[in-house]
Amino acid sequence: MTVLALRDAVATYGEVRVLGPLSLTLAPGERVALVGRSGAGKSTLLSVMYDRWRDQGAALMPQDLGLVTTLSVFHNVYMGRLDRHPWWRNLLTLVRPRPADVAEIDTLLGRLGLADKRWTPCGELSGGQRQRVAAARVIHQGGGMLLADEPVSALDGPLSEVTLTALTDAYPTAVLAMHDVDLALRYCTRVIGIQDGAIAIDQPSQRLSATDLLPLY
Ligand SMILES: Nc1ncnc2c1ncn2[C@@H]1O[C@H](COP(=O)(O)OP(=O)(O)OP(=O)(O)O)[C@@H](O)[C@H]1O
Repeated sequence: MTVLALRDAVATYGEVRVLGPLSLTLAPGERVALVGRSGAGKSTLLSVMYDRWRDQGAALMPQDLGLVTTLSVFHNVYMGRLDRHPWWRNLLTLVRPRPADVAEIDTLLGRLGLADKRWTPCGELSGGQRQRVAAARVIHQGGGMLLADEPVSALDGPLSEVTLTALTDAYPTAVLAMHDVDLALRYCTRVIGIQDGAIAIDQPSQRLSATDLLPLY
């Protein structure tokens, strides 16, 4: 991955501009936390990044997760790689998953504490379990960089740490919208604070404390 750049990016809904003009660059290996109050523009910025960078290998874990509730955990995770396989293989997997795919996905599910949920329809899972399925799917997908919108908002304590560690191991380059400022400072190398659709803070995490981010809220 080379350095990625946004220049004077803007986003509007109807006549209303909610983001920008905003410029930033992202270097390989950077893990960026997007922080700011609700409605500041974090999700909008992530979707602008995804539009610009999906052809360069960006993978998205959206806030609404985008799971198919009638399909099993296994099949939702498998979907991360749908476009890598021929249609007939994907169709066959619906009825008879390949043992190699099951074994690979089982390893991921075990890491995320979902080993016993492999064949459970996602519609029967808790919010935190669904969030971990979406994390497993985007890890299975793979790519040059991760864009994740509140990837651990439904998880607490150890599970949020396990999930963030799995995501950042799989994607050394990432932009994560986070509402937990302490986690953001611990897991990310850089913090971008968004206020009213503009960048209000852009600093290495090691130069910031949680108190420095309070004015954003
Ligand atoms: N579909 C939409 N139509 C109109 N306005 C929208 C739409 N989606 C978002 N907005 C507006 O854009 C602004 C930025 O929203 P955005 O979802 O990017 O904020 P956010 O920082 O991600 O918030 P949160 O932390 O609550 O997810 C808000 O003022 C919001 O009301």
